[in-house]
Amino acid sequence: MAHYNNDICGGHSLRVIIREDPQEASVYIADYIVSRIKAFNPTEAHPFVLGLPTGSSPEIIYKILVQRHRAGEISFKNVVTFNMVCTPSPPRAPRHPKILNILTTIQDEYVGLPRDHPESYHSFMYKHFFSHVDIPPQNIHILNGNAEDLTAECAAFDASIARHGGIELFLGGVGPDGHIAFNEPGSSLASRTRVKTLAYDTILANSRFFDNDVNKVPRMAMTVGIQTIMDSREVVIVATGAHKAFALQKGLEDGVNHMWTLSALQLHPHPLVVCDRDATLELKVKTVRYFESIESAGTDARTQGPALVYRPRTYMPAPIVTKRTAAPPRQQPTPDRTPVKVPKDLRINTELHKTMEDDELTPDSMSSRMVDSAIGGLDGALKNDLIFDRMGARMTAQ
Ligand SMILES: N[C@@H]1[C@@H](O)[C@H](O)[C@@H](COP(=O)(O)O)O[C@@H]1O
Repeated sequence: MAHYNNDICGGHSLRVIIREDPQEASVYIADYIVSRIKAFNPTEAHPFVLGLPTGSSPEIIYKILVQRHRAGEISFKNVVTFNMVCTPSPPRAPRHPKILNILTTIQDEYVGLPRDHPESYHSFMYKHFFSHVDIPPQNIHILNGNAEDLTAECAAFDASIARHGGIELFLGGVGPDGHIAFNEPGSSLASRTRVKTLAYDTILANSRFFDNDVNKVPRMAMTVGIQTIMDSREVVIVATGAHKAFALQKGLEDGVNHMWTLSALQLHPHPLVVCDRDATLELKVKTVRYFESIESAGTDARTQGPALVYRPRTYMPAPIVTKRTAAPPRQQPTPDRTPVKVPKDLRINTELHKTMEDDELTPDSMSSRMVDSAIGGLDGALKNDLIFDRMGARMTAQ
């Protein structure tokens, strides 16, 4: 069995991995990321640069990554992160009273969030991930929505990515309207980090985090651009739930189109979409079969290499049926019934599929490790207020 380590081999094309539920899809992605970091063998001088998302889909992924870290399987010491999005603070009041009048109205709509707001992206990332792993605070990059000059802040963010040698792996989610990061329908496919006005669909989707009140949802966000994502050496997208099915269909089966910015990944050399069964509901059966057959054929490094290097599989994907025969009586799979011709390395580790223990993740004191606190005062909020899973508990199916 060939092992694929540092290089992404297996052709330049989009790969889709389908798992039964969000838990399984998240385990796949978390192990994939662990595998990629290990294979890269990062050092302080040559860190692994990881792009990270917010949203509810990545929450399980972060939880599994934290578990892997606690089990001593992965360190984030030499990982540098860049977050995709941030919500800017309200615009500053202009001096001229007439303009002030006009903009006061606009300000009411463009509600920004302070950094220590429980739903800010700073809070989200520290609560779900950064506070639980050994990443040095200076390796974390989140756009500063309080910056005096937001345009300059966006440009500095892109410059910082470039200084770090570009992003190795960009993990992202997808909105029900097919957006990636906050690149809403109609975004330029050549865009870089900038301030964007959110689409109504996104405001509606995110209102679940704001007492289901659309008026409380910020109207603007800072976001990496499509081109920023395209410049990453690899992009991994998580899409779970039936409410993502239409976005996936448009993004994977239709042409490249700025109205469904996920579709831009069709032009990327190494995109990987990991979804659950529900998210495939709008795809053609032929499309689903095609991607499943690529995985079971074991010919693609991204779907068959690194994740398996990290953890050998312990059971087999269902063999492809080549001719119709009467269905055999259903039997429980056991190790002795595993077909002998399949290499051992291709088996899935059932350990990965067991339900995660719902252990509480208590953040440590991040500030004690911080040289120049970028989250000033957030640690206190994390300890007293931000109990893990509170956001999840407030989520309703869309
Ligand atoms: N900016 C974020 C995206 O990065 C995220 O992918 C999307 C989907 O979020 P969820 O995973 O909660 O459905 O939501 C927001 O719009």
